[in-house]
Amino acid sequence: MANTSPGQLLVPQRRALWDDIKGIPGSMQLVDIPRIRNTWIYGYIIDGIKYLAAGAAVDAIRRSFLWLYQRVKLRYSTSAEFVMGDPSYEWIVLFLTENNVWQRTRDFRVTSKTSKLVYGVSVSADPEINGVADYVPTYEAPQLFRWRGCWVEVQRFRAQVQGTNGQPQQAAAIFLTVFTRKLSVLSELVEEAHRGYQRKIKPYVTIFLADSPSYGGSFLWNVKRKPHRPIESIILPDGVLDDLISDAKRFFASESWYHRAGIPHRRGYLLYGPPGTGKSSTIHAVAGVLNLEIHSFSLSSGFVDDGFLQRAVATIPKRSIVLVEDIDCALPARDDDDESDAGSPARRHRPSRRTGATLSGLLNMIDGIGSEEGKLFFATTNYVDRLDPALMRPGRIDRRIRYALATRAQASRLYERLFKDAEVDTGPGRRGTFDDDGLAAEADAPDQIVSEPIGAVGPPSDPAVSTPTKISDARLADLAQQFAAAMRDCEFSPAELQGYLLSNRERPVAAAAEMAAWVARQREAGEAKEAARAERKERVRAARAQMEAARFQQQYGAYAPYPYPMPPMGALPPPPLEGDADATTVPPSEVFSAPPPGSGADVTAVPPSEAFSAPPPAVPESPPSPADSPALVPAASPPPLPKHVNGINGI
Ligand SMILES: Nc1ncnc2c1ncn2[C@@H]1O[C@H](COP(=O)(O)OP(=O)(O)OP(=O)(O)O)[C@@H](O)[C@H]1O
Repeated sequence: MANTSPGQLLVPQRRALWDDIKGIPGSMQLVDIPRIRNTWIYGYIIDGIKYLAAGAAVDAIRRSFLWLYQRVKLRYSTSAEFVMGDPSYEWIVLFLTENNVWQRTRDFRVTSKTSKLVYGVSVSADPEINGVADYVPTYEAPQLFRWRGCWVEVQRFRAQVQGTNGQPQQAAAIFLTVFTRKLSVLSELVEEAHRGYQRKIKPYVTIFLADSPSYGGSFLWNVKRKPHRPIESIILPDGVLDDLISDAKRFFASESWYHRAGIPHRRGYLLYGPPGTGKSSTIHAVAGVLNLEIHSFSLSSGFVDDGFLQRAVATIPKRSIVLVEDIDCALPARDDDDESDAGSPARRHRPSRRTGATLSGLLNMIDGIGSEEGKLFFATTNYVDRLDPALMRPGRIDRRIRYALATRAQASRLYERLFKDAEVDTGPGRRGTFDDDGLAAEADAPDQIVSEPIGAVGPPSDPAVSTPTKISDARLADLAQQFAAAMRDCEFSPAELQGYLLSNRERPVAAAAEMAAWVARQREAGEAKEAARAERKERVRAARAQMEAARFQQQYGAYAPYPYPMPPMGALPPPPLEGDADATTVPPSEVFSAPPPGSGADVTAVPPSEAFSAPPPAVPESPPSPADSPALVPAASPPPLPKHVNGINGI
C-alpha cells in the first residue's frame, strides 16, 4: 500500500483500471488532489458524497416523522383490535359496513362464500348482480373515515396461526385507530356497533359454535345465524315453555338479589329425552324470545379438552346462553352392549371417548360460567341416567325438563301447524261444495282424496280440472284427528312425524289418510330392527360367556366351582370358525383331564398350569351364532326392549 500524504489521493491509473480490478499490483498511483480536480474520478466522488448526504437527510426526516407520529398517535389516538371469532368482531364488521367504510376501498377479493351481511359492498345497482358474489375488501389497505367528528383509521389483517390441533389456521383481525384524545369515543363506537348489531340481528338468533380449535390467546367461534323460531311452533304439553321462559325472565330480573346473596348469577337447565323431541328447538326459541345469543359447545370434536373449555367459556359475554349438547359425551363410555345398537339413530348420542374433555373439566367450565354474570346454562342429553350426580346438583343444574315421544294430542297439533295454510282441491265444478266443516264434500268424492294436488307450490295449471281452496279450520281439525288416531301415544318422536308430514306437505288429505299405512310400515321395520338388535345382543352375550368360561377354566382348572351356567361337555372350546384355519381346538378329553368332582382330589391344590395342560382354546374372532352353541342360548329369546321409555312431558 502506497503512503499517502496530505493533499494526495490514491486513485487507480486510468489506463490500468482493468488491471486493478484483476488485482494486478502496481496499477494504483498517488495523485495530488489539486491535480485530480480535473480528472474523471473527481465527479464521481463528489456526486457520491452528495447522494450520501441527501439519503441521510431523508432518513433522518423519516425517522423524526415516525417518532413524532408515534408520540402524537399515543397522545391523540386510541386503538383497539378485534379478532375474528370474538363476538365483537361481528359487531365491528357490521358497523363498518353500515358506515360504508368498505365502499371506499378499491381492492377486492371476490368470493361467493362470504355472507352479504358481513361486508355489504355493492358494486352494481342491479341487486341480482350483487347477489352473485361478495366483494371482500383486501386485507392490508387501510381506510380512513370520519365518525362523530373524529378521524378513524381501520385496517384489516390476515394472520396465519397455529391452531391447537397443530394445523395452520387463517384468522383475520381488524385494527381500529380513533384520532382523538377522548378515550370514551372508542367505547362509544364499540357500544354503537353492538347496538347496531343487536338491531340488525333481531330477527335472527346468533349461534357461536366452538367447533374449531382456538389459537393463541384468542378463541375461534364459528358464527351462524338462524331466523327466530316462533315459540308456538314448539309443541309441548301446555305450560312447559311458558314456565321455562318466565323462569328465565325472573332470573335476569333478579340480578341484584343474586349479588346480595353472594350466589353466582347463573341458572342451569337440563333438557333430556329421546332424540328428535324438541330439546334444541326449545333452546333456539327461548333465545329468540329473550334476545340472547347462544354459545354452543360440541364436546365430541377431537380437539376439545379441558383447557379448550376454559378458554371458550372465558370469552362468552354476559346475557347469553351457554349450551352443551349431548353432555354425556364428556363422561366415560359404558362398557356394556355398546355395539348392540349399531346403525340406530340413538347411536350418535352414545358417550364416546372421542372428546379430550373430562367430567371435572366440564364441571369447572360450568362453574366458570358464573364468573361473568347473567348466563343461562343449558345442557341436553338423551341419557339422563348416565349423568354424574356432581353434574346434576343444584347450582349447576337448577331445573330439569323431560321430553318424551309425541302424544296423539301433540301429533294432532303438529299436523295442524304444518297444514294450517294448506289448500285442498275441491275438484272441477266442486268449488264451494265444502261446507264449513268440509266433511260432506269428501264423503261425496272419495276419489278426490287420492288425486288431490295441493296448491302449496303454486296454482294448479288447469283451473277447470283443479280448484284449490284454503282448508277450513274444521276440516283441518278433522284431518289432524284422523292423522293422530292412526298412531299410539308416545310411539314416534315429533321429528319422525314431522319428517312424514314434510314428505307429504303438498297432500294434507293424503297425509292423514295414509298415516295408518305409514305407521304399519314403521312398526314392521321397528320390529325387524328390534329382533336383529336382540339377536346381535344375545350373540355378543353368548360369546362373552363362552370366553369367560374358557378363561376361568384355564385359570382355575376344569372342576373349580364355576360361577356361570356351565356349558355342556363339548360346547367348549368353541368350534373353529369358518375360514379360521389356524384356530387351535382342543379335544374335550384333554380339556377335562382332571379327576371328576367327588373323587377326593383337591382342586385348589392343582396348579393351573398342570390342571390345564392344553393350550387355551382359540377365542373366536366373531361371536358364534346361538345355533352354534345351543347350551348357551336361553330357551326363549328375551322379549324385545321397548323402543322408548314412554313418559309424560313436564318439568
Ligand atoms: N316438540 C316439538 N315440536 C315441534 N317440532 C319438533 C318438536 N320436537 C322436534 N321437533 C322437530 O324435529 C326436529 C328435531 O328437533 P330437535 O333438534 O329440537 O330435537 P332434539 O330433541 O334436540 O334432538 P336430539 O336429541 O337428536 O338433538 C326439528 O326440526 C323440530 O322442528
